[in-house]
Amino acid sequence: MLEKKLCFIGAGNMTRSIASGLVKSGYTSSLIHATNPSVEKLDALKRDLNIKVSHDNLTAAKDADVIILSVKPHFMQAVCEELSVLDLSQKLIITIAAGITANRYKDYFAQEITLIRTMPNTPTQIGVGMTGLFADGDISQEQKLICEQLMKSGGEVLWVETEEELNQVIALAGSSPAYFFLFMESMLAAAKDSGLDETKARLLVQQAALGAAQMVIQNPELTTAQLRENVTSKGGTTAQAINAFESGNIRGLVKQAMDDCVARAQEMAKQY
Ligand SMILES: NC(=O)C1=CN([C@@H]2O[C@H](COP(=O)(O)OP(=O)(O)OC[C@H]3O[C@@H](n4cnc5c(N)ncnc54)[C@H](O)[C@@H]3O)[C@@H](O)[C@H]2O)C=CC1
Ligand SMILES: O=C(O)[C@@H]1CCC=N1
Repeated sequence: MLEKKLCFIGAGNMTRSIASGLVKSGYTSSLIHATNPSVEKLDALKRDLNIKVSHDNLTAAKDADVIILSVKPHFMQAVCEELSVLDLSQKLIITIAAGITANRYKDYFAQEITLIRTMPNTPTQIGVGMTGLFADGDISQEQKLICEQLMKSGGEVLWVETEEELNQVIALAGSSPAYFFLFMESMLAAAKDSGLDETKARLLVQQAALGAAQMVIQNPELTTAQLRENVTSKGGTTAQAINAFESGNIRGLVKQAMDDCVARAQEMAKQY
């Protein structure tokens, strides 16, 4: 891997996920710097990953080859404006924020920047993440490779051609771990209502979820509909369960949720 000096601005959930993936895959931890206002998150990162930490965004960014903007969208403008006093011409800027468009970053920094927008997800932390990548404008193959390699340490990557497509990545992968957690959460609540021991229920649910995902991955020639039908015996138990989901319009609900997710990203693009 091309090892560059990295600086994560914001040391929350996603910085932890991405930095963990990097360190686990052998990236030199002393080349990774994370900044944050609160000391607790920095102490935990230092302890767990042995990376450099500080409160000083400007010094950390000045020293880095690659700046990874990892704050919540409503803090992004302030962070970019703070960093805009630096000469950023030789730096690669990667953002992981949802919604904010490449053009907005250009406004915030008020100088020429080399920017790649990315959309990772939390499973990046354990090496099974999914990250969408969008290169804004004229970006060299080397810079694309640097970004791709960084994100690949956390799982799969997929380049997209437009920022609209990146919004689809949010709905399908960035936000979607939460949909699957909600589904499992609902199954566990139902099991609890039925009086099943929580530890037993969690083992059953997590292994079924893992197995279902692996079945999809390992049978690329089968549609997900076919895989579902293979479980569903005519007149059997699964048919009853699926019938309950279909009667509750699960497909319409999922479509609504994903449309709302994209709509929120589009709204954020106007808001920030
Ligand atoms: N959580 C997720 O599953 C995903 C989040 N994202 C994006 O990642 C970004 C970060 O999200 P999380 O890590 O979940 O948020 P988080 O809230 O866990 O972490 C952000 C951190 O930035 C710090 N921060 C705020 N202002 C700062 C400043 N001026 N300088 C330095 N640090 C500052 C906060 O104290 C916080 O610790 C967001 O923009 C979000 O859209 C993208 C993909 C998935
Ligand atoms: O909820 C959010 O806005 C972020 C983006 C994708 C996952 N979390």
